Amino acid sequence: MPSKTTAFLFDLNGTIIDDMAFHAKAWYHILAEDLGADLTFEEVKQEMYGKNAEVLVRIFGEDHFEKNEIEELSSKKENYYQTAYKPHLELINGLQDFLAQAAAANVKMAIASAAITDNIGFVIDNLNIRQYFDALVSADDVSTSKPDPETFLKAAEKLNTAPAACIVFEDAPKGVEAARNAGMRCVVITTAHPKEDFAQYDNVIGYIADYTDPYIKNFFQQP
Ligand SMILES: O=P(O)(O)OC[C@H]1O[C@@H](O)[C@H](O)[C@@H](O)[C@@H]1O
Repeated sequence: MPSKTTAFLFDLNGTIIDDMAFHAKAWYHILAEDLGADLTFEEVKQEMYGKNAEVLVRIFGEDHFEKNEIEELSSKKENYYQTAYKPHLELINGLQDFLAQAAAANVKMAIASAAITDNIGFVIDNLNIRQYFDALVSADDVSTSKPDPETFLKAAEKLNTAPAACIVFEDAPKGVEAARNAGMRCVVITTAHPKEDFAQYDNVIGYIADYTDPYIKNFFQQP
């Protein structure tokens, strides 16, 4: 285990489940097809980080929507996403064993995500992994989402663990940036972005394709 590690903070989308393509399709449906934003599919992929309200404000500007319209658009997007992704819902390879090993080693664990609370429940209850997590932090618990450090700092606080003792698992550059802003090391899972997209971040301690990777399996080997 990397030195002084006592907690793992998991991002959700792209890190617990390989679902970022489904978020991209749901966002493209809302932004370009329903709302007529002049964005390509690739541009939508670049913009879809942070909370749903932050995505909408980034694209349409501060005063474009009323608060209730933002909430409606956000639930419409999650409805598209959950309906399309549900038949494919599965943990990333090796994660079930990794969570069990971490729990047996007394590593505290949290989910720290830009997703709404309902999406976190959709994943961890359908996949029966809620019992592994001592804390959950969603979009609904923070005022500003990733790349702001609030999501990860709140998760560390809930686990009563110092940022330097946390390892974040992330798949998105903006998530790695949030971890860096929180003073945390990061393992990158390359489900949605290649290694090159993280070159600028000095808090990355390793890259994995999934949770069978020897790099993290070795975390639990005795020295
Ligand atoms: O922080 P996480 O778990 O990767 O979640 C990120 C995604 O969460 C989704 O709910 C948002 O709609 C996406 O725009 C965002 O990219």
